[in-house]
Amino acid sequence: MIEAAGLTKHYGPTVAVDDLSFTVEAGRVTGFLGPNGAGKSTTMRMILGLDTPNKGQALIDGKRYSELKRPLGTVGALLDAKWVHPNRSARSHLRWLAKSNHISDKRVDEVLEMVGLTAVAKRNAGGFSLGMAQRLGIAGALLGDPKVLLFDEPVNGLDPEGIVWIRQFMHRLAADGRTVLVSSHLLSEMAQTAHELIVIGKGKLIAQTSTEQFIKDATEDNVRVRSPHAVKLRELLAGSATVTSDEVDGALVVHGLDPASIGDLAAANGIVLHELSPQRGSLEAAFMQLTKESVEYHAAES
Ligand SMILES: Nc1ncnc2c1ncn2[C@@H]1O[C@H](COP(=O)(O)OP(=O)(O)OP(=O)(O)O)[C@@H](O)[C@H]1O
Repeated sequence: MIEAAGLTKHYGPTVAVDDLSFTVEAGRVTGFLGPNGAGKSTTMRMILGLDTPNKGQALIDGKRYSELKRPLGTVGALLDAKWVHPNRSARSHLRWLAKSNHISDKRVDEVLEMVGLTAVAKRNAGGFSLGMAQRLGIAGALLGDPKVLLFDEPVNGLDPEGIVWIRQFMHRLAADGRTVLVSSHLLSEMAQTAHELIVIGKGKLIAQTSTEQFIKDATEDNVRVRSPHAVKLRELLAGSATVTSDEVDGALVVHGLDPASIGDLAAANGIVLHELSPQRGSLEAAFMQLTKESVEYHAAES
């Protein structure tokens, strides 16, 4: 479990993280979301003891990072996949990390296997693709078999296969009972990966909620209906105070009634339907709306 309480970090006049409090539970993947510059990396660095907060604290299983007896055995992190000596092989990079933490070579081979790098373990990491480098970084994070894992933008620059692999891997780690915190600025990706979301903007907490609830709150469902008797159908729908309909591109867009009820109403009144399709609001649009005030750099309106 990770607990942040009142975390605050200033860099000169910039307030990177502003009185931020949240909890990250074990057994689930928690997405850490926010636009560029929102303070995600700074928060992760403070959790890992790489940056000192001006105020507040971050605890991992009840302790500050500096108080952990076996840091690598408690928390693993992937912050920068390219943080590896280019002329070292994947295996020797991990062995070097393992040695300084009293971890066996056997464990190095285990984590290489877990991330699917056994066949290329002797190749120089400098020649690795971004996807392979991300896998190597994840292997490093897993060396000490930690219960808590932090990944900073792990799917950045990956191809679709790499993204699916990381997503499934995170789910397995959470299913093992680990605490998994993953940062991203892409809501659509996180919506598929995370069970829980922590959303920040300009260093402040905007929301902490389950992904399911976030989607429910952020998107409005409606139903598109096409019918040669649209006028009559619209009159019938207007009979209910909770239902509204608009005409968009020659179709009716109905709010407040599910497709089955619309179909029943039409059938009961002998109305022919040519289309009856549920529509989902765009999650990405909802996220942009939510974080609009917090975006550091806006493109000029054209
Ligand atoms: N070492 C530093 N010195 C000065 N300012 C910094 C430093 N690190 C971060 N910042 C500033 O703090 C703010 C938060 O940055 P941070 O990298 O934590 O955001 P982020 O959410 O991880 O963004 P991104 O998605 O772009 O990586 C930004 O305004 C950034 O410019």
